[in-house]
Amino acid sequence: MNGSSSLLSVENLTMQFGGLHAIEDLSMTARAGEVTAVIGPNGAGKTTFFNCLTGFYKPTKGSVKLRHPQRGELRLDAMRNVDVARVGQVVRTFQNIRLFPRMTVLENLMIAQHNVLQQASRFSIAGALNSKSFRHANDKAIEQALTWLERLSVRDIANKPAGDMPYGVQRRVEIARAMCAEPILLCLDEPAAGLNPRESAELTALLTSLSREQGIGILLIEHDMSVVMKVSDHIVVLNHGKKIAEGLPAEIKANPEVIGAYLGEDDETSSHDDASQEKTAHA
Ligand SMILES: Nc1ncnc2c1ncn2[C@@H]1O[C@H](COP(=O)(O)OP(=O)(O)OP(=O)(O)O)[C@@H](O)[C@H]1O
Repeated sequence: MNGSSSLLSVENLTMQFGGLHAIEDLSMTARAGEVTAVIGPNGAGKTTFFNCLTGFYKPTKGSVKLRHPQRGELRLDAMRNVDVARVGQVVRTFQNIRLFPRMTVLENLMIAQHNVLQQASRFSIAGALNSKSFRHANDKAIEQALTWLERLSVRDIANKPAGDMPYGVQRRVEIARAMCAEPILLCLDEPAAGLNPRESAELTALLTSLSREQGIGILLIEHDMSVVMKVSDHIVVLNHGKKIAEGLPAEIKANPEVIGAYLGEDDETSSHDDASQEKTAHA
């Protein structure tokens, strides 16, 4: 992978918890307009990696650099998690759904835009009540939310409590909410967990179109190899905190070390996977 055109560059990243190296000397890159998957067995360090690049953990060593199209190079490892999201526009979803269950779907998406709304209100209730700019920002935020709900085929449930929705629908709402924050890098932690095969196939199509059409970079942690092998432009494999392989889906599937550590001889991807849809070249 050519690091010179990278959106994200991770260099020699190490995260230690006492004597445990959850991430050890990891270097990798991810590009805009592409899906980069991070896979590996349970405890390999995937979520720790996301926590390091989104400012939840301060890495023990190494650097995480984002090439922001307007703001230039940002050192994510030195930023607070709120700034990684707000300034860096690096947005993540979590393994467990984190919607506000009693709020409506639309309200959940409005919360994702609270920074813009707070600024428009000049951080005061009086500002929010009296200001034209707040009303304009609020109208824009609603329009943005409805646009993403439409795009994710869930606009009809905008006024329903998020927690009443089926699991697969809540996953879609989470992605719509993340998109409202206008990410340039979207980090998805097991978005296919709990989805049925039809929903997983829809997710695959969605991630491909988000990366291609919006031009955003997507980092994907996922155990469902039927999704990973179809959607990924590039795959990084972790085991015990170390990178053991990276490459195209076809290369990863054939890599003996990856098969031994994670995929297994009876690669279950072949049963779910349509090999003809796999990526065969890295642009
Ligand atoms: N805050 C923490 N304190 C101590 N150890 C931690 C902490 N966070 C993660 N770990 C340890 O780091 C290792 C990597 O965990 P991590 O959750 O990153 O793995 P993972 O690849 O995301 O696993 P899974 O696929 O099960 O989600 C594990 O041994 C875990 O117990």
